[in-house]
Amino acid sequence: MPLRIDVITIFPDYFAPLQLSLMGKAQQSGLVTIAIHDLREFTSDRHRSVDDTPYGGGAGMVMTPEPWGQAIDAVVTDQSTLIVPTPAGKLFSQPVAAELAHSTHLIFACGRYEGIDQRVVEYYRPRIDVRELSIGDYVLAGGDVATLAMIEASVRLVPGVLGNPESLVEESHQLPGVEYPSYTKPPTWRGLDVPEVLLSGHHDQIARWRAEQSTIRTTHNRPDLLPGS
Ligand SMILES: COc1ccc2nc(C(=O)O)sc2c1
Repeated sequence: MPLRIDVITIFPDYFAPLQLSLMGKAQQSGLVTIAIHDLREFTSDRHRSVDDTPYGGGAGMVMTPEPWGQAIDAVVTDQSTLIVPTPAGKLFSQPVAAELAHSTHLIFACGRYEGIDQRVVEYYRPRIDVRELSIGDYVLAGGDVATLAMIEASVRLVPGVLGNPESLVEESHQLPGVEYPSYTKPPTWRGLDVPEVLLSGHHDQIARWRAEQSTIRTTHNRPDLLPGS
């Protein structure tokens, strides 16, 4: 059963990259099906409007609930997971990507402006799995880029999508922390040599060196990922 993904957005063109490279191949192979829906197709007024002023005042505009209700109703099943990208959401992570990769049906509701009327989440929460997710501690202009990131991170974990599942095995055995640095040919480039141990053929020494480099990098760049932090 392929993973089905429906993306609802006012900027369908944002998702053209999903036809390229690994994501494109995943669709061609039938492992994943991705459909992009223009929210404005689900409006009923002449101006195809999707937003209005916020109750309670404040800057910006809020996306009205009805077009979202119409659009989600058009694709939802009882197997769906509705994902709403929002700066207020739980942090998306590799474990969450792995969960999504094993879902049956994902619906991404890509908000813009100040977000989507909260009643959309409230309406679907008793009916299906609803997840408000953020990709990081910064604020984008909308949910579209966050959705692209979450789709790519999740779909690459769908069994069969990655040509070489070995790379996933390495990832899953990754020590807590960030990856070691990588090198390839030529052995010397602009006077810079590849670390000698990597050319030695001593696999134990290479593994030790890589573990040390991962720890050094994690300590410097992501001390929050160190064990016990
Ligand atoms: C209005 O919709 C938005 C706006 C900003 C934003 N920023 C996100 C993030 O994950 O950083 S998701 C998201 C959704």
